[in-house]
Amino acid sequence: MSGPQVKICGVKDIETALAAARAGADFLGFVFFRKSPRFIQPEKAEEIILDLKEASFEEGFALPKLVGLFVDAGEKELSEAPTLLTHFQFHGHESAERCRELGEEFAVEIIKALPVSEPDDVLKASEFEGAADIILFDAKPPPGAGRPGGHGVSFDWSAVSSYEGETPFILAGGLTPDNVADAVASQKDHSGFVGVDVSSGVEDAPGKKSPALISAFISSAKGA
Ligand SMILES: O=C(O)c1ccccc1NCC(=O)[C@H](O)[C@H](O)COP(=O)(O)O
Repeated sequence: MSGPQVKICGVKDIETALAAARAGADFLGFVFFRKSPRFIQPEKAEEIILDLKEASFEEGFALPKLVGLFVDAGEKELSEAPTLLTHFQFHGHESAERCRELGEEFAVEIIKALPVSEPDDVLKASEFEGAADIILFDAKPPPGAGRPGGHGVSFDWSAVSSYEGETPFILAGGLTPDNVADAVASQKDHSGFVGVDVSSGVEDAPGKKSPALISAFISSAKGA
């Protein structure tokens, strides 16, 4: 299956990890932010990753890239993360310099999330050229929200057309199996577009992923 890369965010159990990987997910995200309904203890994430790795050898599916999500995390929290993570995704106030330093220190690629509601918001991405490997353009959280992502709210995808940076980007925020093909089509002429990310849109309830919705989302995204 080709097409854009797909990131399934908020994995909390092996069933979800297996469903996503078998359906062709390119990235799996583990949320290490305690106030999230998708929070997972690092030790549990490590267990899932090891089981998934074993299944990938046995069944022959590709092991997705493994992403840890953090919000202004300190050194201790980052060092407790599973060692097999390939990416750190930052949703807080991490500066470009800190992204660069942490990428080198932990030998991971960096995804920097930037909240967007209007075209000017994407200009902030220029600060992260050479510091982040991927930019994740996400919807701004609703006023008063207790966490920076995973709210199932969308933004006007055309806002991203003003992005002219070199760093590839992933589109996120309110994507679902029903709208992801339109989201992908909206970016098809943008050379920086590499993928889509989803959390709420493949859940039956906050933090409860649906294997059927994950499969439908990946088919729609990659078939678009
Ligand atoms: O999902 C969370 O609970 C979360 C908590 C803290 C920081 C980031 C979080 N999610 C970030 C993501 O990458 C989501 O997939 C992204 O915001 C899109 O979410 P959704 O609109 O629910 O698909």
